[in-house]
Amino acid sequence: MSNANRLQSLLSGVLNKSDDAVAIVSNKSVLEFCNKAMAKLIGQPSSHITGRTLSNIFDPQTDDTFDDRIDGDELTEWFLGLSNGCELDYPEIEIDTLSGEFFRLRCFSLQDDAFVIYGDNITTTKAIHSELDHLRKELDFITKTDPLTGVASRRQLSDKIDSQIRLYERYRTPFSVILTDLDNFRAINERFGHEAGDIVLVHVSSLLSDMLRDTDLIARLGGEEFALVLPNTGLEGAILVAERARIMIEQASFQIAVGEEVDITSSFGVAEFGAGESGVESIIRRADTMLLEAKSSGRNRVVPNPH
Ligand SMILES: Nc1nc2c(ncn2[C@@H]2O[C@H](COP(=O)(O)OP(=O)(O)OP(=O)(O)O)[C@@H](O)[C@H]2O)c(=O)[nH]1
Repeated sequence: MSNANRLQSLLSGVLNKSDDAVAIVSNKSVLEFCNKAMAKLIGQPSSHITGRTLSNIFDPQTDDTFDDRIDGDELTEWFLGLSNGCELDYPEIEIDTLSGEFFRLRCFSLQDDAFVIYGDNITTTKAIHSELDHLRKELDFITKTDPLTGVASRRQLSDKIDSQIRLYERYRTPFSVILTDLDNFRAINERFGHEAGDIVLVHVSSLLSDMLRDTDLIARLGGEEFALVLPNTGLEGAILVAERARIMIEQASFQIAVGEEVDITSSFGVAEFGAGESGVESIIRRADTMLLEAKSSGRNRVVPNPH
């Protein structure tokens, strides 16, 4: 065997071991070489396609095209576009095969009389990206949701108030925040146990969620304290909502075990975002001051921050 032949056989041996797909095409558009991965991608044995032109291999009328093995329309179009040679800015495409592999195909000129079609096997990269995407969504859900009640977390509350502040600054769209804290909740935990307390928290948050508009937000601030954000609502409207919520909680019975029910009330502090105010914490602080006042003046009441 001549040195050149030996080298050629070694090179094709190496290329056949590769997971990337490689083909060499002459400037007459004849497939001169294709490794095993490329043959698999095309869906035919390399012996069957080497020596044929791309337009012949990818003739959509030919019944030995690969449509039954991969969704070949896009691939056929791409290869047929190459029949006139590889242009400098020929677009890359990403395709997936029925065996679950992903390739990014591109072509580049090798010499004046040939070009290479290279298919990077990006299956592992894709799998990592998809796993990362999944984890990112999960993390996003975890950071934005209170695990016990499923309502928004403090983080989502901040985002919501932040976007309401931006609307206020641009269009002067009013919005209000209500803070509510269940009264004497410690007594429920102490008398019936922490699990019973959890049941009450879940029930209260679902009552409040059902009562609010889709555009409102309910968040759990921690413990037995919740925040409600009411877009497009001034102080008077927010007082009405808080009063409705107060009565609803006061009138509800919370079943904590079979045949065992408890009654509970809640106190409310209300504040409307105002001119000259800035920052998420400021309106929460004002509503919280009103909530403390509701607690210290006897509980089960709504105290608004005057304009
Ligand atoms: N079950 C349950 N209890 C919680 C949770 N987080 C905080 N708590 C309890 O909530 C109670 C809060 O007690 P306090 O801060 O004294 O408030 P309170 O008893 O509601 O009294 P006032 O707010 O003044 O009416 C404590 O017993 C906490 O242990 C929770 O996730 N689940």
